[in-house]
Parts: sequence; C-alpha cells; structure tokens
Amino acid sequence: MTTQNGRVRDAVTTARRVVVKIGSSSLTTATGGLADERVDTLVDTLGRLTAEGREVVLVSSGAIAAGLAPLGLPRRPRDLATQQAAASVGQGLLIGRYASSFARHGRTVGQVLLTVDDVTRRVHYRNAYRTLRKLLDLRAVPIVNENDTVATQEIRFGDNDRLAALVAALVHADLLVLLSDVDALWTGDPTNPHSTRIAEVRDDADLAGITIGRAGRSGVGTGGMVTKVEAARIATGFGIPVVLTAADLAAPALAGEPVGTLFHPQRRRPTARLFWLAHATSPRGRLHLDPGAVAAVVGRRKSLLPAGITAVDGSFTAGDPVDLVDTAGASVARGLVNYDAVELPGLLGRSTSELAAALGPAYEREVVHRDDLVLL
Ligand SMILES: Nc1ncnc2c1ncn2[C@@H]1O[C@H](COP(=O)(O)OP(=O)(O)O)[C@@H](O)[C@H]1O
Ligand SMILES: N[C@@H](CCC(=O)OP(=O)(O)O)C(=O)O
Repeated sequence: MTTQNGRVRDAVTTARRVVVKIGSSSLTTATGGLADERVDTLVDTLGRLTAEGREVVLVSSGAIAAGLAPLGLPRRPRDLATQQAAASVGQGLLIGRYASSFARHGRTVGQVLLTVDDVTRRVHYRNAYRTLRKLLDLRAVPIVNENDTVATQEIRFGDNDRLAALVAALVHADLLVLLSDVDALWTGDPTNPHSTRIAEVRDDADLAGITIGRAGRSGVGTGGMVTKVEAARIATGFGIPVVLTAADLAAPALAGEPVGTLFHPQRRRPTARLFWLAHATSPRGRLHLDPGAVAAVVGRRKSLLPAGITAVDGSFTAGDPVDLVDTAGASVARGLVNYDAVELPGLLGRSTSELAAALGPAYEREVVHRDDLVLL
C-alpha cells in the first residue's frame, strides 16, 4: 500500500501538465469579496511550478462570489439572472487580480470561458483544445471558468469541479489538484469528532460507507464534497491521478507530500472527446431503438441507421447530443445526432438505400455515426 502510494505520489511530483482547480470558498473573505493574499499565495505556488518548466492550467471559481460585494448583494443569489450579473462583474475582477498576481512571476494569463457546447461539439472541442494548447505553448497560464454570463440553466456545467476534471481530460493532464477549504476527504462531516481523514482512494470500494455532504460551510461554493468526489472519479477514470486538499496545502501537495486525499488513476482511458460527450452533456432528446439496433450499436459498435429506430422524443437539431434507449427505456448510449428532430419521423424503419433513392444521397447518412457514439 505504502509503495503504491509512493509511486502515485511520484506521478504527482513528475507531472508535466497540471490542472489545478480552486473553489470560491478558498478565494473569498468571510465578508465577501476576493481575498487578495489568498490569490497571491496560490499564484506563488503555481508560479514556482511554471518556473520549473511545468505547464499549469488553473480552473478558478469565484466569479459570482467576487461580484457580490460590488453589486451590494449580501449573499449568493439563487436566481440565474442575478448569478449571471454577479459573474459578469466578478469574472473581470477575478481575472484582473490573477493577471497582476501572476505578473509578479513574469507570467501572462489567458482567460478561457467555456460552455458545455465548447467541449462536446466536434468543432468547438478542437477549438477549445487548440486555444489551451497554444496558450501553454506561449508559456501563458490559461485560467478557465464556466461562461456563467451566457450559460443557460440546462447547459451549465453547474460546478467547476466537474469542469476541471473535463478540462484535465481535454488537455491530457498528468495530474488534477482540487483545492478547497477542507484539507481532505473525510469519512463524514469534517467538524464531527468521529470523522477521520481518508488518505487514499484506490477505487470505488474505498468510498463505501462515507458520508459525503453537498453543502460547504462557507456558503459560497456550489457542490460541497459530492461534486469533488464525482470530479475525482471522472479524472481517475481517464487515467489521471487526483489530489484533493486545502488551498493552503497546495505547495506540499504538489511537492508530493502525503497531504490531502490521493485518488489513484484507473486504467481505462477513453478518447477525450467521447469522454466529454458522456460526462458533460445533457441529452436533448431520445431515440428508441429496436433490439436489432441495440445489438448493432452496443454489441458490435456500429453506427445507428434509421431502420433501427422506432420512435423519437425531444426537440433537437443536427449536432445535438441525444440518448439511445432500448425497448425497456434504459439509456444505452449517447451520441451526436446527424438530423433535426422534425426530419426523423419520416425516416424511421426505412433502409438507407431506400431513403437515398427516394430523398437523395444526403439521406444515406447514419442517424448517429459510430465515431460520435459513447456507450453508457
Ligand atoms: N466527507 C466530507 N469530507 C470533507 N468535506 C466535506 C465532507 N462532506 C461535506 N464536506 C464539506 O464540503 C466543503 C467543500 O465544498 P465547497 O464549499 O463547495 O467548496 P469549494 O468552494 O472549494 O468548491 C467543505 O467545507 C466541507 O464542509
Ligand atoms: N462558475 C462559478 C463557480 C461555480 C462553482 O463550481 O463554485 P465552487 O463550488 O466554489 O467551485 C463562479 O465562478 O462563481
């Protein structure tokens, strides 16, 4: 056990590309507003990392929290419009603060605001990857957040922990560090004297019996520990080790010291884009498959053709994510659909050659191409 921990901690110290996520609760003061010295402490740690030639992508929350005081809002608003207004004010302040703090280390920062579409639609996905790659090549530090001011309810990532895991997968990071206001994952509420710190999570079995809370004590974060554990599972499922710890322990954590909770990487490494498709999207519709189509898509990894679809739900346009469901109504796969919802009813149950003859060669295309499909 110790040896394996040692080896994974070696992976921490040798990681060339590191994604670091910091939560709102670690960046703001008790009275609201950005805590300048906390930003500087984090940036000092990350600045040292970049000076060693390592690449850092920072996923930073805090836009909404930073916008509260300037707008005279006493607490985090519940409605989307006020959250978006606060994020609009706060994101500028946040990035400005990071820019001047990183300048002390001679580093330039680049703001990258992402929505779900940016990482699921093929063209956007490549674009997001290219931008991040180029910023790193230019030795700048990309600072990522959700594009809160335009994200609507149904396309919000909702939490930056998951966004950080998906960004780690997108940039093929060697390590993900999740920084919060708690030093590690505990077996229960960390303020409960019976709770103990969990040093390592090797697989899901190590999570059995743990009470993972949704609400953080600060009141400015969003997901509590639940979203952090989910994010850790996403990243480790992609083969990326994860260290979860407190922001003020970032330096020892990155130095490979046994602080926080270490989540071991799992072996599975799906292709990055499909990984995003499964984890970052909400389906806009459902395609009901007959048993033959389920066997072809799930069993033989074939593309989905109109002949195997029995019904269609939802209103989607070509390029949207949809779920493929079996006769019992269970989602078996998710994919990017090649047709608008209104076009599909006229095509169902018909062979592609028949459709091509009747409607033209454009109708020979698959409903979902196998390259755009991920099994659930
Ligand atoms: N099992 C647990 N182990 C550690 N922390 C937990 C646990 N359950 C709930 N929490 C709470 O989760 C909080 C962190 O979540 P959150 O406030 O959303 O942070 P952030 O703003 O950093 O994303 C901690 O302050 C802690 O109170
Ligand atoms: N995008 C939002 C952060 C949402 C979020 O996940 O917050 P947190 O739980 O503090 O990481 C913001 O910048 O305020």
